[in-house]
Amino acid sequence: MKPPVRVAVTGAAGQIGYSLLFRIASGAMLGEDQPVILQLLEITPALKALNGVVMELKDCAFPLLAGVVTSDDPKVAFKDADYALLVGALPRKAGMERSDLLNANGGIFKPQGEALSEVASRNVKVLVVGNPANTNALIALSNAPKLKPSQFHAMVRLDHNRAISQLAEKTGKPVTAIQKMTIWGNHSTTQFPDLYHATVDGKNAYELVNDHAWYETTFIPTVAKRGAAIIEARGLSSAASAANAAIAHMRSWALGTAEGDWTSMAFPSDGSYGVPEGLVYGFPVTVKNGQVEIVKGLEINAFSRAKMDATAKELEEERQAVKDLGLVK
Ligand SMILES: NC(=O)C1=CN([C@@H]2O[C@H](COP(=O)(O)OP(=O)(O)OC[C@H]3O[C@@H](n4cnc5c(N)ncnc54)[C@H](O)[C@@H]3O)[C@@H](O)[C@H]2O)C=CC1
Ligand SMILES: O=C([O-])CC(=O)C(=O)O
Repeated sequence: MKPPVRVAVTGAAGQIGYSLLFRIASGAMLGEDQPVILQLLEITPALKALNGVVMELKDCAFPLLAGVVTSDDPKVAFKDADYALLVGALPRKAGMERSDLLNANGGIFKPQGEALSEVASRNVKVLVVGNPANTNALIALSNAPKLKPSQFHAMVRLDHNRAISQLAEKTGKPVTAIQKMTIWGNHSTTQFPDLYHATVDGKNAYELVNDHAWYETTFIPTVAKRGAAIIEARGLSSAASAANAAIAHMRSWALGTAEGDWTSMAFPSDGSYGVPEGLVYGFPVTVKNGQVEIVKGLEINAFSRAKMDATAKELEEERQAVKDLGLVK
């Protein structure tokens, strides 16, 4: 057996937490040979509910669960953490955009960035799920001077999986036939799900579908507005699919992407593809031995360029808004 690793999860008594913790403890995230110690953060009034979740975790008798810590103090929950999933934040309600949550949620990520910087493992991998995820990740990394900005990711994997599922339905193929999907930019309605480089059974997806109107007016908005459609239908924002995407993101980061395929992750831009440096932006990536590399050399046509610039512009506006709030210098 490998020695256990420490996995911190914030908002652990929330909706996503309830779908997430049991799968982490079962080995779905880091592999079935990797014991984990869960370090769970909640606000003080939610500690009682969190205790109930911990009772249920224990009742599963997971062989890989090597310990559970609960706290309302980020310095306790993040101590020596190898992985941190920052989920704890308000979800939006019907009629809101995710960026409307910046005022309420932005303030959570400054002290959490500071605490990670002080007490987490120097190699910690941080995934921000709480919305607006990209800009919350920017806040966290901007307040973590002792960690590298590249250690902070935001989640666009749910959008990535939604795009795969929609394309599979359209083409009548199984999801396993689809590779090289990309979500560029923000986890918001300006995101750009890119079919120009995706493949279905090895064939170019855009050419196979051969219907630009469907791509532009059905596929892109369906993927980009799926979160709102779920809130409308369920009365609550997506939780099980969000937890599943967080598991998949971390698994790819820890264990690598499949040969010949890539995935989508958002992290601080290095200027690739003309994306302004420092914006936490979704890119196509491969991962090998924990090293995340942006897929290089993809041809970007005028349609894609306009979409990629629009989502970057929105992220620049969000960056300015959190500068104005004093959360980022
Ligand atoms: N990036 C993505 O693709 C997705 C992101 N989300 C976002 O994830 C977040 C969580 O969603 P749900 O679990 O449905 O919400 P929820 O309201 O069910 O749970 C959030 C939990 O966070 C806790 N919390 C609040 N402030 C905290 C703090 N400072 N430290 C620790 N815990 C804190 C709350 O007490 C609550 O238990 C929301 O912001 C939601 O919009 C949801 C779906 C997908
Ligand atoms: O839409 C929301 O507010 C929750 C979320 O991020 C998603 O489901 O993609």
